[in-house]
Formats: sequence, C-alpha cells, structure tokens
Amino acid sequence: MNTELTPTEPPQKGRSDLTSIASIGTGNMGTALIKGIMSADEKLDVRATTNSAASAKALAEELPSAAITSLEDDAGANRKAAAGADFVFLGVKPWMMADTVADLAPSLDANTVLVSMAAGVAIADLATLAPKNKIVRIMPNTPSAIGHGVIALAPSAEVDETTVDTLRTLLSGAGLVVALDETEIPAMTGISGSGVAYFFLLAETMIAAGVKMGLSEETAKQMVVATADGAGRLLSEKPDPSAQRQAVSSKGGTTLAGLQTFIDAGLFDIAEAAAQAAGNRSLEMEKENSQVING
Ligand SMILES: NC(=O)C1=CN([C@@H]2O[C@H](COP(=O)(O)OP(=O)(O)OC[C@H]3O[C@@H](n4cnc5c(N)ncnc54)[C@H](O)[C@@H]3O)[C@@H](O)[C@H]2O)C=CC1
Ligand SMILES: O=C(O)[C@@H]1CCC=N1
Repeated sequence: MNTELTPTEPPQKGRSDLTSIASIGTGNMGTALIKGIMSADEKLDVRATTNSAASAKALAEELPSAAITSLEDDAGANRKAAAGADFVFLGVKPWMMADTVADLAPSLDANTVLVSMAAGVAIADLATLAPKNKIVRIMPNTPSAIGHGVIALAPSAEVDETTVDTLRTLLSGAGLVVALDETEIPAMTGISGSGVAYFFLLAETMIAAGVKMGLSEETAKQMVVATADGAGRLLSEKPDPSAQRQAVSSKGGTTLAGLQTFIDAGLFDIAEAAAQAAGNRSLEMEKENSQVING
C-alpha cells in the first residue's frame, strides 16, 4: 500500500499535446469553474495560481492533478502559469484585473485566449490591457463546481468559431453554456451569476422560519436543503415553474395561503428589483474599472 501523503505526479502535467489552461486567481469562482471543467475532461494540462501560499496548499488538495503556485512563493507565478497556455482564465477580483493583466500581457503568447470571469470589466478594457490577445468574457456561477453551473459566454468579435467551440466544450463540463452578447451580461448576472445567491438566501430564510415555528435547526436545514434539491431536479426534468407551482397548490389549501403572503409582500417587484440592482451594479463597475484602466 502506498502510504505517501504527497500525490504522485499525474501523467498529464506539462504535456504539450494537451489543451492547456491556466487559472489566474483561483478562489471561490475560479476553483468552482476549474473543478467542473476538470471533472469532465481529465486530459487537460491545468495550472492555477492564488495569492497566498496557504490558499495554494488548500487548492492543491482540491485540484490534485493541477500544478498550483502562489504569488507569495513566486512573484512570477502568474506569468509562468500563463506561459504557452491555450486559455488563460482570469479569476481575480474585478478591481485587480488591471494590474494582473498588465503584468501578464507582455509575456503572453499571441495565440493565448484570455477568458475573464470578472463582473464589471468590459471586453474593450481587457483588450486595452492585452492588445495582442483575443478576449472572451464569461459570467459563471458557483454550481459550476459540480457541473451544474450556468455560464454565459460572450466572445469578442475576433475570436474564431473553432476557438469558441473548444471553449464551449471545456466549459460545458461546468454546466449549461449560453452564448450571449456582452450587453446581455448584466441581465444574466442579475438572474444567474448573482441569482444563485438569491436561492441560497431564500433557503436561509426558510430554515429560520422553520426554527421559529418549533423545528430544530438541524431538522429545518435538512428539510429545506432536500426541498431545494427536489424542486431543482423536478424543474430541470419538467421546466415549467408555473405548472409546478400550480401542481402544489390545492384550492383553499396551505400552499395558496403561503404563496399569497409572498405575492402580497411584493415578491414579483422584489425579484425584479434585485435582478436590476445586480445588473446595474455590473454596469457601474464597468465604468469604474474602465476609468482605472484608461486613466
Ligand atoms: N463568486 C462568484 O460567485 C462569482 C465571481 N465572479 C467573478 O470571479 C472573480 C473572482 O471572484 P471570487 O472567486 O468570488 O473571489 P475570491 O476572492 O474567492 O478569489 C480571488 C482569488 O484571487 C487570488 N489572487 C489575489 N490576488 C492575486 C494575484 N495578484 N494573482 C493571482 N491570484 C490572486 C486569491 O488568492 C483568490 O484565490 C471576480 O472577478 C468576480 O467578479 C463571477 C461570477 C460568480
Ligand atoms: O458578487 C459579485 O460581484 C460576483 C459576480 C457574480 C456573482 N458574484
């Protein structure tokens, strides 16, 4: 039995015949996306970077077949990871994009495609930072980690169809890939990129309600999580939310009493306002980041 704690070197690391991806800034979203991509395609050369050595160590446990490095250990980690990669996924915070891409750009191969997942950083501004590279903007969400994400894909005009197809295939390991125009990204962010958190918030509020009504927290959580899972799966099999809602609602029964409470409290307006707020913030961030990038 092999009792060594250090994982053995996977065969794909560094192989030049494989599609190579570099994930620059691999935190919550970057990790989720790369996990989804890697779970569907084992034949990838994956390099990933983080800021601290501690987060790189934790990431290496999550992605054992990827080559993980940190800026804390090596100030050139991003440049080395991106060298010669087919796709460089940019997963740093939006306000860090300017410095990160400016540092990377001079050493990038001209064939490398930059794939930004940042909210609120426009393709035109990324192109200013990396003028010799093709740019794709994506907006994923965190269920990408388990292959159930939604990933909006907005390539810039100069990205050829073969490249888009390759990227689409890679991303489809992380979930549903939907091609959009960049102008549609704020709406997508409002209902899906950020929208997944609204479902989590609803789950939190339902658990709290269950506890107030006398259930133990553990029981309430177990039930709400399983209810969300069941609702999601049913909706996925029969994608008609209105029909599913009506199937639960008996005339004069409990469900209509609950639903009416949501409607009376303005749920439709609240959901629209929430989606708008996220979408508007995305556009505001585009302006803020554009000013930083263009001076
Ligand atoms: N969290 C989410 O659900 C979503 C996030 N996004 C976008 O993804 C990007 C990352 O967001 P999160 O993952 O939530 O943030 P995060 O803070 O979890 O991850 C950022 C990562 O960047 C690393 N980092 C910091 N400075 C670095 C540098 N100079 N070089 C390399 N790595 C560096 C950090 O170690 C960390 O691992 C943002 O641009 C955000 O707009 C997009 C869609 C959904
Ligand atoms: O909150 C944010 O800005 C990021 C983008 C979409 C989801 N999370």
